[in-house]
Amino acid sequence: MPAPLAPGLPRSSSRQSLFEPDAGDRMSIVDRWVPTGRESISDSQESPRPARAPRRASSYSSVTTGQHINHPMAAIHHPPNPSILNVFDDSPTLVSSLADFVVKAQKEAVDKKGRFTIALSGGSLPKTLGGLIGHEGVKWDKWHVFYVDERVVPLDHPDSNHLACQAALFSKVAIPPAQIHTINVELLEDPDELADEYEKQLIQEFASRDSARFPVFDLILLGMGPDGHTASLFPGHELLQEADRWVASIDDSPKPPPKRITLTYPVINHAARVAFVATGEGKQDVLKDVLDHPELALPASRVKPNFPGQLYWFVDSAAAVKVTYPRTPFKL
Ligand SMILES: O=C1O[C@H](COP(=O)(O)O)[C@@H](O)[C@H](O)[C@H]1O
Repeated sequence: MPAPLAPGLPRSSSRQSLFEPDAGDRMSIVDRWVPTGRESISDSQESPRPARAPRRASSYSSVTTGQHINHPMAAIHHPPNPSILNVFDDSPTLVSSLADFVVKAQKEAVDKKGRFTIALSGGSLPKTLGGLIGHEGVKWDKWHVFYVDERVVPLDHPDSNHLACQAALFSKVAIPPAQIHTINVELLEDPDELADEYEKQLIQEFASRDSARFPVFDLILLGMGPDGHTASLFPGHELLQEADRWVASIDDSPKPPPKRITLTYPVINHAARVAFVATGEGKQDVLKDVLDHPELALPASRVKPNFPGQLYWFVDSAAAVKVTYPRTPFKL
């Protein structure tokens, strides 16, 4: 069955489908949308989904963003790089190594384009970012922060991922508040609108700069739940198939709260670097499933950054105890 037209992708546009998209595929079908110039309002009204935020850049461009080539041919000719598994004996070593890693990514991005784009998760992740506080290499004024996912709650609600990052990190460093992209709390009653508005914030940051079909974050930091979910992408959920939107809403999250918005796989898998952080005994079984049994296709296993993007794992020995996937000694 042909894939449904994405909202905002008119039926008259030439869609150069090379293969059917699947969650985690290196390239989505919309990567190769080329406008014909014949698009009309009535075409877009035929879209099977309600009208949403305007789609991003109107044409594909082989733009380089940092070292990452946002070009479909890169995806076709190169399989994803194998994941790098770094296992740390203790939490302080993990925290300081993670900070060094983030600062290195920041330095490379700032040297190339004068800014650093990063997406942060909630859950247990924010507390692992303490090594950045007082780190001499950090240039907070260059950071442009988005959230990998956010719960549809006020920003001062205990469930807010922003609040968790604010408490663990941002309240303690000199980052310009305007460069931290939070959800628009005026739209809490309408999660779809909220997701669209957040997508617009991403469009402003990325599409106006590089015209790429999907944003290329310099770094995305992910967590992983004991069920293998990452971001707000849960096992068996239809959002695992989302191949068009940059940001989607979910109203039936199995983990409370039920209403959330999340970056989608096309965005996560277009990042230049993605790093999972997973610690503690509670992650032992799922880490084994994700790293040693990718055929289970748990949400975390579907994170496979497009070549030349790179996926890293920062885990402690408690979480890694059952894993046979080869470890790599940490080096910057
Ligand atoms: O609900 C969420 O869970 C994941 C994993 O959380 P963790 O506490 O098990 O690390 C998190 O990455 C995500 O941002 C959050 O919304």
